[in-house]
Amino acid sequence: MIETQGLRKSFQSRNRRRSASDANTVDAVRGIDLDVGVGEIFGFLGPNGAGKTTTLRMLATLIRPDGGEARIAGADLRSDPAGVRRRIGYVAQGGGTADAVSGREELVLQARMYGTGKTRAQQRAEDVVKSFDLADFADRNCGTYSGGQRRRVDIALGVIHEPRVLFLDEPTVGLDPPSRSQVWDEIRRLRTEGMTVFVTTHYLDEADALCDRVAIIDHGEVVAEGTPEALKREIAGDVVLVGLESGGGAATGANAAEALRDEPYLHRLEPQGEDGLRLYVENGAAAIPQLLRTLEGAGVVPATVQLQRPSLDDVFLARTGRSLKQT
Ligand SMILES: Nc1ncnc2c1ncn2[C@@H]1O[C@H](COP(=O)(O)OP(=O)(O)OP(=O)(O)O)[C@@H](O)[C@H]1O
Repeated sequence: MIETQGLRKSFQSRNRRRSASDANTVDAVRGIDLDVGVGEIFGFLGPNGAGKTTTLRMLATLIRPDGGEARIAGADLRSDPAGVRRRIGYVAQGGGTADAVSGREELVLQARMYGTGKTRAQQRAEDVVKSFDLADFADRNCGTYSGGQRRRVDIALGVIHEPRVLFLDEPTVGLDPPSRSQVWDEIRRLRTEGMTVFVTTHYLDEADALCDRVAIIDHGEVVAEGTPEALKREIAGDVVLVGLESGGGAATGANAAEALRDEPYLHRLEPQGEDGLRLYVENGAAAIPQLLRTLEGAGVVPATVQLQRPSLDDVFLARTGRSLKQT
């Protein structure tokens, strides 16, 4: 449904304090290959500035790629951008509702912008108000909505013309947990209706729970792609988080790391701030008693020890050497 080969985009950013010729090139997207199937929820994950929005804006025909190819729902991005626009919905990070207009008015207006006649546009707005459960507030001005209500109207606007593919840029950013889960329920419902949803997010736990497949992007390149399960399986074994007494500072962390470094069960060790260590081990249950003995021998008493299954953040860390949570 979405296929890209070598998609790329650079920006010239000019330093205002210097001369006009003193421009820097930012390679925002450096050759991205994607293949998203019909009816998938595809998650596009990555830290700030990784190139997610730029990719999305290229696919939504809002900016022209510098190179590469893409086909969306059978339409070619370069030769048939109008065909792409007809087949897709796009919901930008900030949404597009105006304060002084009701959600229903926005929906009718949006349907009319796609060339739908007045009566049909009103009917379509009513259908969407029902399916997205917006009736309680659809006739009030958008300026009075909660963040979650506004987001649901934004997504409803994105699907008013019944697109085959929906692009959502960080749809749950800034929402409280109940509103987030409501937005994700809407996205799941769209999938059951056969829509393909391409969604960018920072929230790894959400992506893990809800996306059929994810691509992790860093510095404009895809560094990992697959189902969340398959990606996590690549990280063999368990993760043990060791919290050290706060106040012990870097010295304690360094002592603990030094003591554990050569333990035979340890695959990898990452410091977590000054007061913690993240250990990748073969078998967590077997490793914990051994590592406690080793730490005791080095005079380090852990404040907490937790056993975890690998997360998508561990996948990111393994591919890039950085934690997505710390970027
Ligand atoms: N119009 C522009 N001019 C110059 N640089 C740009 C422009 N748009 C984006 N960039 C740069 O391109 C890179 C990728 O930006 P992009 O917005 O795609 O990242 P992102 O992954 O969506 O980040 P975020 O999660 O913060 O939204 C960043 O370094 C950004 O500063």
